[in-house]
Amino acid sequence: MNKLILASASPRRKEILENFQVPFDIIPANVEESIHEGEEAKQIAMALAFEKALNVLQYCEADDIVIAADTVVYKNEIFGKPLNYEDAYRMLNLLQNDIHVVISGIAVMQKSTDIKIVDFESTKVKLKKLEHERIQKYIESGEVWDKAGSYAIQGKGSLLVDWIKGDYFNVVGLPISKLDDILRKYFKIELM
Ligand SMILES: Cc1cn([C@H]2C[C@H](O)[C@@H](COP(=O)(O)OP(=O)(O)OP(=O)(O)O)O2)c(=O)[nH]c1=O
Repeated sequence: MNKLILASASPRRKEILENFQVPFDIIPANVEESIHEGEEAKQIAMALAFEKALNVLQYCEADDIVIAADTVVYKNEIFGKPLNYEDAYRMLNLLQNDIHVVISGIAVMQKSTDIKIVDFESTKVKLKKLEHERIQKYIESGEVWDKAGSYAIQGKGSLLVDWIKGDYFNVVGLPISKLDDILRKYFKIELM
């Protein structure tokens, strides 16, 4: 089987892929994650996932299959990772008591076949109403910093969530079911 390479420094993406019986290596991508004004969330997530995979492809063997993802949160505007305490507070205050979408772009590519697939998955999340003190307490828990939208559904952020509609793993950062579709269709690889 061709070797899978996860182009990611995210421990969550690694953990999700580790649930399956396929061996893979990790090579973190080195790209500038800039968001351009006016672009749609799904376009940004797909463009960044594509750039990450392309960046890592140069370090791979011709038959290796490179997988990259990028996750953004969207509600009227695009929320990436918080820059500081105020930014995290602003995001959580805007997201609380309402529905937003979490969009992950996913890119899968291989040099030898020149296959380059890019797609996205979207999951709706409703956050509970959060009082000022609760937002403060959550930020102080320390888990918000490297998370798009300033929360982690897999951590203490689970307590902030009212409901979700769609793929949970997409919120955590890797749309695993969509990835399986791509691997089966284009590379004849089964995660099952
Ligand atoms: C909304 C949400 C996001 N996140 C994370 C997933 C992503 O790791 C992160 C968004 O940042 P990304 O830029 O998508 O990824 P990353 O920089 O962590 O890793 P890499 O580019 O090396 O692959 O937010 C959670 O872990 N839980 C959540 O509930």
